[in-house]
Amino acid sequence: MINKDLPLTDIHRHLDGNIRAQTILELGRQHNIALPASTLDTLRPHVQVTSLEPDLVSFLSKLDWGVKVLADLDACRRVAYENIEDAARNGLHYVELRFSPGYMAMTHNLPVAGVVEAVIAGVKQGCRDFPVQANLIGIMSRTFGETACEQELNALLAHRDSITALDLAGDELGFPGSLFLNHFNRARDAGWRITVHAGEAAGPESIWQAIRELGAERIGHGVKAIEDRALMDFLAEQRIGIESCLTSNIQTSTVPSLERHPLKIFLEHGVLASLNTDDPAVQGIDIIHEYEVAAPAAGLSATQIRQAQINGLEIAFLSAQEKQALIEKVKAA
Ligand SMILES: O=c1[nH]cnc2c1ncn2[C@@H]1O[C@H](CO)[C@@H](O)[C@H]1O
Ligand SMILES: [Zn+2]
Repeated sequence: MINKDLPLTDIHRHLDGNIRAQTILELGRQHNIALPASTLDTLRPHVQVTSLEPDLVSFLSKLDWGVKVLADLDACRRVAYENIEDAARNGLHYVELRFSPGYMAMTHNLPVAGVVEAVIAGVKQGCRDFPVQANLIGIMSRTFGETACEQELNALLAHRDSITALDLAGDELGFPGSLFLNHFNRARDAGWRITVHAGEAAGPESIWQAIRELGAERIGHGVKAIEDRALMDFLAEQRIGIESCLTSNIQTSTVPSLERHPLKIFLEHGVLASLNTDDPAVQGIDIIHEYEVAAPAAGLSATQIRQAQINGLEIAFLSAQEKQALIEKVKAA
């Protein structure tokens, strides 16, 4: 159950994993891009997970059609704007949208810094038109290697004041965090907050590495922390937030079933774990589903769901004053 007296946040949501199927169709037509299907119903299996994927990398290929239709910067601006519209429709008060500018730029050779600029513009316009607050997290897609990630980082740094944090996503097994020490040194020098996808495909050592070597203050997924008691203690003591994405972890076959998901144990252990979506359009879910269906199926009590909702704001990349302002706004509504 969503607690209506508390701000509702989604702090792990990929903007480029949340492109509407209808928009993929329209952009495909507009730019004469051959799509695998020409109606919404027939396109859906190509752009949405319809059954379990065998692993993370197979799951990630479902995002590809969304970025293949980004033929110009206006398309990037459009999908960013629609992300804000969708967040508001879902009743989110605050959303952290993350995106990989190099991945978005790749198919049509768009200028990477131009993609960053277009996404910022779309989000800003969205926040003027809809009642939702947003921050942007830059992603480096590790799947394409260190040099490509450096290009993404440079493009993001060109707009550093409009970006709140840096993340590393993609193929965790093929491209370990140890390849990206320099990148994260530069991000911390820029004053950015740090969150890293870790302990999703790889084990607890990947989470330790993200915290100790990359400076992660939050961890995306972090499901494998459950295998390391010392790490669980460390996460709780150091107040390192976990961005849980329940349905995503089932669809990537990271966790065999919701009943076996470790989120409940994280919360019992005092870890600041929160409920989030990941790639809602690709997954065919929204934040409401995660609270109303997935969280109860993962065994969370009403009190634990409330705690997860509190944690989402607690670990958000906002100042204490901004968090307080959100709490008061929701109370007054
Ligand atoms: O669940 C996930 N785990 C790891 N990487 C992901 C996940 N969802 C999306 N991306 C990755 O994030 C970038 C786009 O924002 C892409 O690199 C995509 O593969
Ligand atoms: Zn993610």
